[in-house]
Amino acid sequence: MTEIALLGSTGSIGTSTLEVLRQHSDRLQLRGIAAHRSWQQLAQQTQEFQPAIAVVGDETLRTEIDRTAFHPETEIRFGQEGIESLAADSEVDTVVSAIVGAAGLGGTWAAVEAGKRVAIANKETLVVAGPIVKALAEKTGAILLPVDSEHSALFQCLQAGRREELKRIILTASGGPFRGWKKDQLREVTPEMALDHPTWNMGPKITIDSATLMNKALEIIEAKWLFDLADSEIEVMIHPQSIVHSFVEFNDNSVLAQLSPPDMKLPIQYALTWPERWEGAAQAMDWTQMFSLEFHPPDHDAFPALQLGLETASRGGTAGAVLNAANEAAVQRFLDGSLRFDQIVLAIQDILKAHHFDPSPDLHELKKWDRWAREEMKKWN
Ligand SMILES: NC(=O)C1=CN([C@@H]2O[C@H](COP(=O)(O)OP(=O)(O)OC[C@H]3O[C@@H](n4cnc5c(N)ncnc54)[C@H](OP(=O)(O)O)[C@@H]3O)[C@@H](O)[C@H]2O)C=CC1
Ligand SMILES: CC(=O)[C@@H](O)[C@H](O)COP(=O)(O)O
Ligand SMILES: [Mn+2]
Repeated sequence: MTEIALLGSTGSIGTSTLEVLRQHSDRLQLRGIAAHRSWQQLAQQTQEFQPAIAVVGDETLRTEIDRTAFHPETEIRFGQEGIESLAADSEVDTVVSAIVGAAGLGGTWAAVEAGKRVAIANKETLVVAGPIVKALAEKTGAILLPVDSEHSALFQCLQAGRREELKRIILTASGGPFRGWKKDQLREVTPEMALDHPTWNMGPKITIDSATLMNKALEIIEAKWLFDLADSEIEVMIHPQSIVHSFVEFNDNSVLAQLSPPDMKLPIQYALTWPERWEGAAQAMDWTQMFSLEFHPPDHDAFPALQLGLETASRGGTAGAVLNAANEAAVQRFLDGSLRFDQIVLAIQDILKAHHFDPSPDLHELKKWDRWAREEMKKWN
């Protein structure tokens, strides 16, 4: 039995992970779950899976929750300390890191520090602190396995060649709901329009990121740190169908791709079972129907997030933490109605310019810049 800790169990990745666990209950066991404020959903999950530990991340709910709603055998913990203690629990083999945003950093860090196998959906951790997370993993023996669909695809394709034979990786992007739109048209975008992703059903923050293409910017940085890539080894192509999840090109110009219908259960399961492949939860391709796959280069003028992602990946240091925090705060302002859609990236650019870049920050400094960028974004006009 593999014992799993699922951080972010009430979210989109969290509930897809639980579907994978339902299908493989003979081999995968839930040791613990964690969420932020959705304690009723968390309580229901304890009734079904009977994990030993459930963590309510928001400490203020300690006196509000109905403890009788939880499975009687489940220990209830609270706060960031609770999340980190679950991630480092000695019975846990694999931690699924699926909290959204930089809020996921603490749990992921604790898992890496404890030398766990970490199925990482929380790309923001790598954007903020990629180099030091990787260095910590090397020290503790933790293994980082990508869950993000593109990075899972790259991870799968990269196994076909040697590092020195790699020419470049090509991340695919759906283009989001505004693919083909020009800069001027993006002024009028409402939260409702931006939350309507054409191919994936995901949590609200990543869905807005997909609409601005900031998701791809974050994925460029995530890929750089996960696979140790040079700037010239990263490309992005628009692929509206989200069936080819990314490409790897080798030095003989052979290009490999990983294909599957857009369903996160496949990369989640692969991160849990690697190096094995199990029959599974995800849908198969339907090869009985004719279908077309399209690819075209991105429109950098309408979607400046991509260029910002490339530049931020190239700079490293504190740039990722500032970009990420400014983006999280900007998405929140857009959803609250105090920032226009086309201002999101402009505001992030300004805040990145204003920060005092440090090429080799520690975790403490990264957290400081994270707080600073959020405050700057609140004031941006
Ligand atoms: N959804 C997808 O298909 C994909 C997602 N990802 C990445 O996976 C991560 C999760 O995304 P997604 O599942 O869409 O997000 P959701 O918004 O659907 O879920 C977020 C989860 O994180 C928890 N959470 C939020 N804030 C905190 C906090 N401060 N402390 C503890 N827990 C918290 C939520 O708990 P609560 O319900 O209590 O608020 C919820 O369980 C993101 O980093 C995203 O970029 C990557 C690829 C695909
Ligand atoms: C499912 C997944 O991995 C998302 O990160 C996805 O990539 C979002 O789609 P976009 O390509 O539109 O950003
Ligand atoms: Mn992705």
